[in-house]
Amino acid sequence: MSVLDEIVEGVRADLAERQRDVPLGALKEKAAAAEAPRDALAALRGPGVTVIAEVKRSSPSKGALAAIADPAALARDYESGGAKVISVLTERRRFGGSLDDLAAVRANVGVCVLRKDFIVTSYQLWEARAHGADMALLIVAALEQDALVSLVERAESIGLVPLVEVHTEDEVARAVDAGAKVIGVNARDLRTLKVDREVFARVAPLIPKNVVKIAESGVRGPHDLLAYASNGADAVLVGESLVIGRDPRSAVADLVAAGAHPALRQSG
Ligand SMILES: O=C(O)c1ccccc1NCC(=O)[C@H](O)[C@H](O)COP(=O)(O)O
Repeated sequence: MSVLDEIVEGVRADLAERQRDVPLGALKEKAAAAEAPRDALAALRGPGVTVIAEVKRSSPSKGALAAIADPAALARDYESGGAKVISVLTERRRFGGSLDDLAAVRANVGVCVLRKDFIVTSYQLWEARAHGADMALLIVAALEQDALVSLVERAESIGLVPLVEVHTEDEVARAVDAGAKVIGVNARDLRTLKVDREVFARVAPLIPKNVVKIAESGVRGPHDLLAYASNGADAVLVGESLVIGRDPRSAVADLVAAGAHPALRQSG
C-alpha cells in the first residue's frame, strides 16, 4: 500500500467517527451560519506571485516539524509577512492537524484559508465551509474521476474554491476535464514522498492559460519561488521551511518581496 493509500485509509476511519457524531444536516446549518467565503481567486491572481503559507506540525516524510501550540498566532505572523492565503493541514494522524486549527486560523486572519486534507467525500467539504475555509484541496491521485468531478462541483456550489492537486501529466488532463480553475502541481510524489522541483516545469505548460497555477512543496527560500515563477507559477505553497525557521513572518516577507518583482508577473 502506498503512503497516500495509508493516509486515506486513516482519514476514512476518522471521518466515519465524525459522521456518527455530527449529522450532515447539523454541518450544513453550521456552514450556513459561517462568515461568507473570502475571494480566493482574487488573492491567487496577484499582483505578484501569491504566497500560500502552511500551518504544518508534522509530516509523513519528516516526522515532527514544529510544535505550533497556537496556530492562529502563526497564521497572523504569516499574514503580517504578506501571505495572501493560509493553508491549514487538518489531517490528524500524520500531520497533527484538526478542524479546530482551521476555525482558529480563519477567526484570526483577514486573508483566505485553505483546508488542506485528504478529501474523499462531500461531507468533508461541508466541514471545511462550516469551519470557515475559503478553499479546499482535492488530490487527483486520491480520487476516481467521477468523484473528482462531483467534488469540484460541490465545492463550488457551497462557496469553496477547489485547489485540484496533480503530480503527473495524466493528472493535469483529469483536473482540466473536471473543470478545475485552480491547479496545484505538487513536487512531492505522494506515493513515494520524493520531492522533485522539476515536475512543475514539465507539467505546468499543459495547464490552460486561464487556470491559476500553484507550485506546491520544496520551497526553501526566494530562489525556489523565483524558479517556480519563471516556469509560470502564479502562487507557491510553502510549509516546512516556514515552520522550522526562527522567524516565519520575515521568511514569508522575503518570499513575497521576491515574488513582487515586476518582471515576474503582470497583475490580473
Ligand atoms: O509533506 C509530506 O510529507 C506529505 C506526505 C504525504 C502527503 C502529503 C504531504 N504533504 C502535503 C503537502 O503537499 C505539503 O505540506 C505542502 O505542499 C508544503 O510542502 P513543503 O513546503 O515541502 O512542506
